[in-house]
Parts: sequence; C-alpha cells; structure tokens
Amino acid sequence: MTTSRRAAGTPGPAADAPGSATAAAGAGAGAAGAGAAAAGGEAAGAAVWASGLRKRYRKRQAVDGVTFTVGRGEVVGLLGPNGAGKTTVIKMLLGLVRPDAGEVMLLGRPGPDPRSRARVGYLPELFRYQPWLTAAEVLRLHARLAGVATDLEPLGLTGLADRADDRVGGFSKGMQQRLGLAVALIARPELVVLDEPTSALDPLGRADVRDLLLTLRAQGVAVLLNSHLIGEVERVCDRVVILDHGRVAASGSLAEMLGQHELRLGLSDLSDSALERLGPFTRDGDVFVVRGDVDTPGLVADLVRLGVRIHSVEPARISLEERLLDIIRSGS
Ligand SMILES: Nc1ncnc2c1ncn2[C@@H]1O[C@H](COP(=O)(O)OP(=O)(O)OP(=O)(O)O)[C@@H](O)[C@H]1O
Repeated sequence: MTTSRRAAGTPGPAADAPGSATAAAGAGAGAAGAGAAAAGGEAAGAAVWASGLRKRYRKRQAVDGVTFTVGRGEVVGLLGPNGAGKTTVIKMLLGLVRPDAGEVMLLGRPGPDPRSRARVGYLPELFRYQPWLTAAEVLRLHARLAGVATDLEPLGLTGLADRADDRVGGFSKGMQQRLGLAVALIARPELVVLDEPTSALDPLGRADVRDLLLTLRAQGVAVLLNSHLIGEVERVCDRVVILDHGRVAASGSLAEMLGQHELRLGLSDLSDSALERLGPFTRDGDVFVVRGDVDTPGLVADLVRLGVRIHSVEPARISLEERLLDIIRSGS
C-alpha cells in the first residue's frame, strides 16, 4: 500500500470498507484513454469526469455505462434507490473497485494518478477506525498516510474539537461519522466524495454537515454526495445525478429537475367536458393535480364556465423526492 495512491480519508488498516487501502493500489479505471482525449477540455477541467463506467458482479450488472461530471467547486448529489449502483460508482472513481470498462479523470488527471488521488478526500459508507486511538491520533495517522502536516482544524469543523483526546472506541455512531468527515478533510482536498455522510447524524449534526458543505463549496471545493436524505440534497446540491438499475436515469441542475410546476385544484361537479379541459391529471379524492406550466386564470375561468365548483387552487413546485419517485417508477 502506498499512501499517495489512496484518496485522503480512505480508511486504514482497521477499515471495514471492502477493498479499501490495498485494493486501491492499481485498481481503478484505466489511464486516460481515447474518451478523455476526445472530451479534451471538459475532461481536463472537471473535478470528476466519468465515462462509460461498467461493473458486473457475477450475474448482476451493478453499473451499466455511467457517464457524468462534477465541475470544480460544484456540489453534485448522487441519488437512487438501494442497489442502484451509487457506491460501486464511487468506488470505481476512487480506484477501490476495478471497472470492467470506462474511464475516470479526477481533477484533470487520470483517476489512478497518485497526484489526483492526493487531492481527493473520501468518506466511505462503511468504515471503522482503530478503537484504541483517540480522535486526534486518528487524524495524525491519516495526515501521515496522506503525507501532509497534522492539522486538527477538521475536528473543529465537524464539531469534535472537545473530543480530540477521547478514544474512538467510546464514540457514538454519529461521532464516528463526524470523525470520518474530519479525516476526509485532512489533506485540504479539492474534491470530496461523501458516501452517506449523515446517515448516523441527528438533525443538528445534519445541519452542521450542510453548513460544512456550503463552506466547502464557497472555498471552491467540489463535492460528490451520495445520500438518501433527499431534503438535504435539495438544500445543498447544484446538480443531481439519478442512478437506477446501474444507469443514469436523469441528471441536471436542481432548477432543471424541479422546474416542473403543478397546480392542485379542489373541484366538484365535474362534467366530461370539464375533465377534458383539465388535460392529463392525477387525482387524490376531490384534489386534481395538473402538471406543467398551466395558465391558471384561463383554466379557472373555463372550469367555472363549465359549471365546476372550485374549492381551492394551489400552485406548487414538484419536490425532488416526487421527481425522484416519478423517474424511478417510470423506469421500473
Ligand atoms: N462486492 C460485491 N459483490 C457482489 N455484488 C455486489 C458487490 N457490491 C455491490 N454489489 C451489487 O451491486 C449492486 C449495486 O450495489 P451498490 O452498493 O453500488 O448500490 P447502492 O446504490 O450504493 O445501494 P445502497 O443505496 O443500498 O447503498 C447491488 O445489486 C449489489 O448487490
């Protein structure tokens, strides 16, 4: 294991993360190939440039041609149902799982290049630090592994400053997750990859991580965030990539993803012609939901003319959660 090949934060010897550390050496997408060369400036300028990633585990195609980018200083959410392939994609980006096909560029260099790895911070989904070490010792160890000077500031950033001298074995799950986040930040990375960073955190801890992500973005650090907490993704991410069955089901800025508006109308006494005037709708009791850019005054005037009784008119924007469910259900 050579430390420079590891993304800072990849857990050390006591890690549970499958394939971490030793597997990192030599795995990962091949050196920048024809795709990266053809993509030129886009591949070189992005924090993450992934093209055509594939991975099969026996009969299961876990990842099936995933292509996406994370711009410098951009916060991108990786979303999708259980088993969609998110963690496998992250591990292929970081060289912890060897892809069957595809190319990765990190911070303008081929994924496996130690010079790019050294500038990437990583919080794995599953990890365990040596329980006999204190939080400060864990940080010192990882600073040495990453070849940087020890700096305990990340403990302050993640709310652990007053626990620096306590042993990790006595930490709650949420405190261990905060420590994992601190380790991911030890080498002042330009790209941070966070796999479920807040799964064990209480609401206050989640808010702290949100603030931390916004601080990182303000400092120009790119973040790739895998989280099932969609409200959190909606608050901090510039863009989302939605994976389903190992493929990119949708991607775009939050404005693009949530651009769709809807109108909720409480209606009764609808004739066939009134139903026809509504156009495509979904219905929950007396509430009719019409999606898209609706001419609200025009629709209401027409419905009144057609004898419909209107109890409520409520414009709304589709939430990311509804959008995600739509995309996943329509693909299944
Ligand atoms: N080491 C492995 N061996 C065999 N199959 C695997 C392995 N790792 C992942 N898989 C399979 O690949 C698919 C994608 O798994 P992955 O962990 O990437 O999904 P995910 O989107 O991160 O899921 P979750 O949200 O539940 O964490 C799943 O069907 C999983 O069972």
